[in-house]
Formats: sequence, structure tokens, C-alpha cells
Amino acid sequence: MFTRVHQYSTNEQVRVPNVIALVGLPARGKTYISYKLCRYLNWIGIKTRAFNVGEYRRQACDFEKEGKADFFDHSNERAVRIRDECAKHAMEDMGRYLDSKKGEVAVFDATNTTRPRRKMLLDFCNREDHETKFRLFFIESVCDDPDIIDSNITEVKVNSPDYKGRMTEEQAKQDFLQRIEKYSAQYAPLCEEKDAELSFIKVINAGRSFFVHNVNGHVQSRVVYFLMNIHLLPRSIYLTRHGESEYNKIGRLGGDSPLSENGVCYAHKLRKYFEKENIQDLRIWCSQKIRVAQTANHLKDLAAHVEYWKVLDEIDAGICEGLTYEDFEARYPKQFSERDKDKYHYRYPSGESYEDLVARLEPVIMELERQSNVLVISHQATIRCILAYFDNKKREELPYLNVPLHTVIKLTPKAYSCQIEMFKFKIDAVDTYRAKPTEELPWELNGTESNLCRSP
Ligand SMILES: O=P(O)(O)OC[C@H]1O[C@@](CO)(OP(=O)(O)O)[C@@H](O)[C@@H]1O
Repeated sequence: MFTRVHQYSTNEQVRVPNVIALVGLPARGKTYISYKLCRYLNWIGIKTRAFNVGEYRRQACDFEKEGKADFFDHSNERAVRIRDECAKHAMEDMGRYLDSKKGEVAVFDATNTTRPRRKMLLDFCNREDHETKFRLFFIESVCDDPDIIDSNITEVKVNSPDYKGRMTEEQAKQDFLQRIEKYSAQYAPLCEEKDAELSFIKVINAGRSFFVHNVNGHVQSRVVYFLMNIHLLPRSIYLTRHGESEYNKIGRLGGDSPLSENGVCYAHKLRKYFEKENIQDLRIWCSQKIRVAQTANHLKDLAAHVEYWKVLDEIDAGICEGLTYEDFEARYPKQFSERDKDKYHYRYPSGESYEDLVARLEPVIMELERQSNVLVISHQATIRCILAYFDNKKREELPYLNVPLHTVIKLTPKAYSCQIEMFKFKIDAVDTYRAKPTEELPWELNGTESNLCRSP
């Protein structure tokens, strides 16, 4: 007799709604963490939304009239009342989001620096009227490195809607420093003894060290793992497909064919491009397909490391490997239209779906988060998945992102976005893009320079 081992799917594991609450003084990167977490959790298929209490406060009162830094003084009773009301309002919205099952994780982005505020949140999560109580996890960002704080204030805070257009950058900076002082007077950091029952992680000096306490459940452990891998250092990630292959030329899917003449030409030009970029400690990650290895061969000596990852192989088209789209439609018309209906979830018989591909590529994303400069040479479907992560794309858009041949996509991660530049090489190649039948154009990218397609 066989015993069936129950395999938990991601969805089963996240049935308990989770609240992730940030803790920390202003300018400690809380919104940055919340943005990155939302992007990551949504990409791996856990529906997540951030609730930023600052935005509720901005809607509730005119900051100009309230007196800036004084608004955050704990002796300003009116302001304390307004701030508590805003927090409650955000909590109620968060509750509706989780109770209605629209989302599985809510990120509560606020300072939460006092014990009473955290108690209020805990009571809210344990309220009996929720269908299921919410599991609460705190992420405290502790930072005493003046350089990190200063760069956060100068790069992010002086441009916040509180200040932009209302005062000079210097005035904004001074006001913000006073705001930090007001919060510091009331700040009660999380503490192993006093908060023994709570689950939390302390991220110290933007990830130089961590303190993890009482982790509870799948979502929390994934969050901890993710936080321990991200960094803030400047770097660029380059994505490209292999040069045009013999199969591309005749429109066949998958397979393991070599480069066409045009493809070889691209490999040479790619070398020239990276010679010019002159990147220190470049790592090249390739799939294990011949067309990718041939593209990478010309670049090997420019890189500090070249690695061949099976997980970077193209989507497995199963019984459709080696067919053209026309063959596919003629042989398996039902399957073909199923794919058009829901390309993200459609799994090729004996092959993979885009959803499978995202799961397969998670270690690549995690490793990309850890590394500095990396060039990934891979395939149309895999690059779409990686790009969707960095450009925060929805699942329905992901399988239709336009990733043309003979193009380098340069990603430069910024605090709350990712700059995307596309360099199209002037070397002929077939167009392998197949639009969604009703759609006329490929989906646009979000990135700051998304429409920019330049020649290198
Ligand atoms: O999901 P769709 O849009 O079919 O694109 C994936 C297809 O792209 C192709 C080319 O048609 O990728 P690649 O040339 O990068 O290997 C196929 O191998 C693969 O099946």
C-alpha cells in the first residue's frame, strides 16, 4: 500500500492571513522594505498589499497647517488623536482586505515605535470578528549608521509629498531631523524579554546583522529569508536572450538548436558591448542550452565567473517541443486556445506553465538580490519572468512582455523602482513575439526608462 505524502502548495500554506508590520524611526527604510516585500510576495504568488499610514495621514489633514515636525510631538494631543485615527483607519482597510480574501498578506507600513501602538495592532489581529485571526510579524529596522540615514533623508524624504514644492531641500531636511527627534523621545524598540510572545526580526544597519525571534509559519520564514538576502549597494543586472537560433528562424518552439549566422553575429557584438561597459567582477549566468552557451562563449574572459544553471533553461513545451505555433494549433486546437485564454497558468502537457517557471526561477531571483553585477543569458519565457519581478508586473501581463532577440535589457534597481534600459542591436533577427489574440501591442514596461529603446 502506498502512503501519499501530502505536498503543501504555496496557497495551502498561506491560508492564515498574515499582517507584517514595520517598526522603526523615520528614515530607516521601512517603506523600501515594504515595497520590496510586496513585489516579492506577489511575484511568488502570495497576494500582498501595503497599507501606508503616512498616506492616510496626508489625506486626513493638511500638513502645511498642522505645523510639520510639531505634528509628531507626543504632547500635541490633537495630532496624537489624528495619528491614532489614521492608524485605525488603515487597520480597518487592512482587515477588509484580508477578511474578504482579496489578499493573503497585508504590510502595515508605519513607525509603530510605541508599545501601545503595537498592542493596538496585536488586539486588532486577534479580534474575534475576523473569520480567521491574523498572524502578526514585526520587522524592525534599526539603524545608527549616519551615512545610511543621511542618504535616505537626502534621496527619499526631501522629495516626499510632505515637503516637495513646499520648502527648500535644506528646510525639508531640518524639519525631518526634528521629526526623528520627536519620535526618538517615545521609541520603545522590540525586546526579546518584554516582547517574548511576539514574532519579529530586527534588521540592523540595512542588513549588516539580524536578530530573529519566534518565527511562526511559512510566510514569516520566507520573509526572513528574503530580508536576509537583499542589499542596497548600487549595481546593474543585464538580461539577454541568446542570439537568434536555427529553430527561431523556422519558428519552432524550444529544442536545443545552435545559433544561426545572425545569432553568431549577435554574440560577437555582445562582446563589444560588454568590453565598452567594462564592468568589474561581472558574473555571467547561462542556461544549459547550446544556443546560450554559444552566445556566452565569446564573453567568457570578460567575466569573473561563468555559471550554467539548468533552472535558466527555457519553458518546457512538453508535447509541443519542436513544433511551430501553426503546428501546435493544427495538432492540438483545444490546448492552443486554452493557452490563449490563460497563458500564465496554462501548462503544456508533459511540460511547464509560466507559473511553474516562476517557482523554478525563485532561487535565481534570490541569488540576483544577493549579488552585484550579473549578466543573465537565457530565453524568452525565463527573461519575462525575471523582468516581471524587477518591473513589478502582474501575472496576466508577464507572459506577454516583449523580450526581443538581439537586445540587452539593463536593470538598475532604485529604492522604489527599477530603471530599465533596452539596447537593441542592429542585427537582423526573426520576431518570436506572439501577441494575445485580442491585444494589438506588447505590454509596456513600468520602469523609469521603459519606452527607451536605444542602439548600443
Ligand atoms: O511562451 P511563448 O510566448 O510561447 O514564448 C516561449 C517560446 O519562446 C522561444 C522562441 O519561440 O524561446 P527561445 O528562442 O528564447 O528559446 C521558445 O523556445 C519558447 O517555447
